[in-house]
Amino acid sequence: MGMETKIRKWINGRLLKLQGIGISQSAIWTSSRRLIGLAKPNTLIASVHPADKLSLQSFQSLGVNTVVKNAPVVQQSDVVFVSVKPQVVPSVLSEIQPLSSGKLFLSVAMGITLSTIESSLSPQARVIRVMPNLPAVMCSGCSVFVRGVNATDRDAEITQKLLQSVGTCEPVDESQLDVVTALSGSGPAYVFVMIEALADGAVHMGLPRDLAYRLASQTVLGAGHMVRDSGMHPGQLKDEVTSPAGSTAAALRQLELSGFRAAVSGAVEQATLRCRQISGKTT
Ligand SMILES: NC(=O)C1=CN([C@@H]2O[C@H](COP(=O)(O)OP(=O)(O)OC[C@H]3O[C@@H](n4cnc5c(N)ncnc54)[C@H](OP(=O)(O)O)[C@@H]3O)[C@@H](O)[C@H]2O)C=CC1
Ligand SMILES: O=C(O)[C@@H]1CCC=N1
Repeated sequence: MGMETKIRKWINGRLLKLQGIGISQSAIWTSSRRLIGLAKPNTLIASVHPADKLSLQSFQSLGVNTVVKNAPVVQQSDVVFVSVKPQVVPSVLSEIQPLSSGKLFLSVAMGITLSTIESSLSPQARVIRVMPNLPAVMCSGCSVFVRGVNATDRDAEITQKLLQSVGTCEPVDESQLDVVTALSGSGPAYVFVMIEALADGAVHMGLPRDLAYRLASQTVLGAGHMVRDSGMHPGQLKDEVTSPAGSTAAALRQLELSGFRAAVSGAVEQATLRCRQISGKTT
């Protein structure tokens, strides 16, 4: 029996009702690739606003049950994804609090702390905070998780298996979660802007746009792959591309003059501060 089959059997035996609340568009795709790979579609249920026709269609095409209220999702579930916006989390938690005893809640909400979630649910609820990212859609995500006070080893194992089926997943301390959110949670957006800017530059210099996007995206993929797997420092890899008096050196000088490094690291700082603001923390 292969590892994947083992994992499916393991999860199917225990997660017969793996379900979510307010699952967003990104989570729909996630469901199609990972959750449905690990549990039967008809054991999943999602709360979806009736006006959200796209989500409804996506869930239905996958064979996932949909309802318009959150209560039935929690009532019928062992594991509940809380994937509404942080500003909506308090009202959703107070709505489902009476139904939350004995359930495992996986919250992906940015900046909403374990203590806030735990104090808003039954003392018998188990909570894990997760920070995934959008490339989970393509099974190339990276996620981290933090266990709440009641979460068991088995809960952590379930969380890790779910998230690892669409990328990487590792435990972190809650004190690191705002920075992780700013780095890998939001990071795909920074990279998308970079890809768009690379392609815009190439189009400006005469390349067709479709070719420019293909080359820009593959360049980012390849460079990421090298940093992850070569064991070399990114600065060393940069030096390998940069021929004396060549074109890369001219480009890098322009990036430094434009404050590229400061802009990117400042983006991570600002995103972290926004997470802290949502958490109500000052540091
Ligand atoms: N987008 C990303 O890449 C990532 C997002 N996250 C986290 O995921 C969460 C969702 O983000 P995102 O998908 O971008 O946001 P969206 O606004 O796209 O999704 C939130 C969903 O919740 C629904 N919703 C709103 N109110 C309620 C309610 N009371 N009960 C049930 N469902 C409700 C919304 O429906 P409607 O639109 O009809 O109001 C919408 O479908 C956030 O907490 C965010 O921090 C974490 C990591 C990455
Ligand atoms: O922008 C946000 O608030 C969320 C958190 C991480 C990615 N998106």
